[in-house]
Amino acid sequence: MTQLKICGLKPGDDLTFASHPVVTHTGIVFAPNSRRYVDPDRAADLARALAASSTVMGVFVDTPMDQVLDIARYVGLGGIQLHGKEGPEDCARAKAAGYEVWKALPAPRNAGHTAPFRQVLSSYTGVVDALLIDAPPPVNAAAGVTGGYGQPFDWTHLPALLAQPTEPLPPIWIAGGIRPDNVRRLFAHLHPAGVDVSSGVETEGRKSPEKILAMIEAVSPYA
Ligand SMILES: O=C(O)c1ccccc1N[C@@H]1O[C@H](COP(=O)(O)O)[C@@H](O)[C@H]1O
Repeated sequence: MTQLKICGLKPGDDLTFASHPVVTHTGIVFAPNSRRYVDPDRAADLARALAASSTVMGVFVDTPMDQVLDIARYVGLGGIQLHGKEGPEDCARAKAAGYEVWKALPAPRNAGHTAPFRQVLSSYTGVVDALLIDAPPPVNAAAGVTGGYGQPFDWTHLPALLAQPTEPLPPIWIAGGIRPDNVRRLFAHLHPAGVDVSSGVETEGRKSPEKILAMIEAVSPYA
């Protein structure tokens, strides 16, 4: 059963997709350097419109936790998605405040780093609601850009990474350059708890209702 999150929504986007049952989560970005950043006042209106049918996640990168929780409360977020250097203690604090909590971690570039990466994943067991394995930053990433690169990573290592017979992991979501035309290839390697998409459902920097619909259709047989 794979769920779908559509992230990087902005005021003015067509939100009709959000009532589709496959779309369980939506996201608003609060990383100041992101071209998808939405200020909390405008985000509050957006979150109100989305919250009827999805869990609205706020995406943060190394924002002090007091500020994350203030924004989450003000905007009316349902969840907090942490993409920076936040560790299990930060996640536990967000969880204790009553939010669904996801920790995003960049996939190892090298298959040989699978075992240490799995140990990092395990350190969040019992702390977060989901782990989001995202693409590592591209070598040519623009200065200050901290996520939403639109580039997939090598999915072939995922089965080995997630099949080790040690302690159970939180539900695993996958992000990073997932598009309507490549998501089935991801499913050939892994049926994750969910897929989180942003760049892959955009045209010229704005969410595309056609691409979102194509993504919903691609994920629906696995949902
Ligand atoms: O979307 C952003 O601008 C962003 C900024 C900072 C951290 C995370 C961000 N987005 C998240 O990154 C992944 C992958 O996105 P993409 O599909 O490759 O564009 C996803 O979880 C977004 O929510």
